[in-house]
Amino acid sequence: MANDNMHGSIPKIDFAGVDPAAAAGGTSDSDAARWAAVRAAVMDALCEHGCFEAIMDGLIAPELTAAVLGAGGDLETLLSLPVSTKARNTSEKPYRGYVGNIPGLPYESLAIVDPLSPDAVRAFADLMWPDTGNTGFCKSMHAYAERVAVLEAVIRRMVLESVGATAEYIEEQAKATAFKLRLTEYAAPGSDEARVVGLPAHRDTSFLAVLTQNDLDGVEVECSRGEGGSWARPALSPGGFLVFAGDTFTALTNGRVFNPLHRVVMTGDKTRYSSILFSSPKDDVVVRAIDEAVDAEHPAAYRPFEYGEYVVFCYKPEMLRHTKKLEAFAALQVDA
Ligand SMILES: O=C(O)CCC(=O)C(=O)O
Ligand SMILES: [Fe+2]
Repeated sequence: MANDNMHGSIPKIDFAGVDPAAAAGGTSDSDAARWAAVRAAVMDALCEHGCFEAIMDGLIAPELTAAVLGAGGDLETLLSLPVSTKARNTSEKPYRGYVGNIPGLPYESLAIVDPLSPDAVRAFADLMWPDTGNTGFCKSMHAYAERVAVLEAVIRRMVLESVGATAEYIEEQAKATAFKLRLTEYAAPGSDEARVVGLPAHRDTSFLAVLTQNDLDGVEVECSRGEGGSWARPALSPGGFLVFAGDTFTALTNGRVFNPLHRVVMTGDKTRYSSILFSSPKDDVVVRAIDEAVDAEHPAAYRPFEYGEYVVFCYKPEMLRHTKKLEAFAALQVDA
């Protein structure tokens, strides 16, 4: 870590004027022009950095953010439950349930699979609070996931349009997409001098990850392609979102979109909470590059693969610290 160049930065993109409800950016010329301008900025950011900060004022009411991420809010309440309770959040699939108690890692995290379904959120809350079901948690957490999903859908559509996907493809792709909400607490090291790794460097397997936090930074991201690239520690604006592209988006776009390494490094004496909405293919979906992204100039870079099989591969013990899992699993040509 000592040799990393920490002076990089990632772009900040303001989505003001982008109408998420309009399929291709609205009907008026000015809406369409705004959509196209933001889409170009999103595509540039994801191709070059694989990460950017998004601002979408008005997307989430400040009261809702406070209820979820603020002091005494839903994340704090959830993460302060006994470990034996949190450990009921299990899954047959790796990284879709409770993760914690890892020696030396100040990381504790739970996952709500399918958080856009009120029933799935309720089932999760019933496990955590069997006596009450915590209806307040269900209401705010589901509403929060829905709002973040609006931004995720805009970004995913912008990228697919940029690589030339048809409207039919975009519609089918949306149906084949699954969501997961990961809610995490990072304990503070208690001193400004200490830099404690909260989550080791990794690339996400997902399409996209949209992160919010309790006003405490901690994410560090390899912010440009290439070995020895520079790292950034973005200072997220209040109400801002950190967006990451994952392996599957790289595969879908035939390598256009970059999937950056990122990690969490904690300093200081304040506990950090993060909420991340992940989008990914459903497990049985075969991930293959969009036809329009493959041509003589851009030969196919990855073989088609089933997403669920890829996730199992990534969580094999010997693969956990591997930093180029997508290449190891599916590359068709040697990485130049
Ligand atoms: O919680 C964070 O800030 C980042 C976590 C992360 O990168 C992940 O869960 O994949
Ligand atoms: Fe991640």
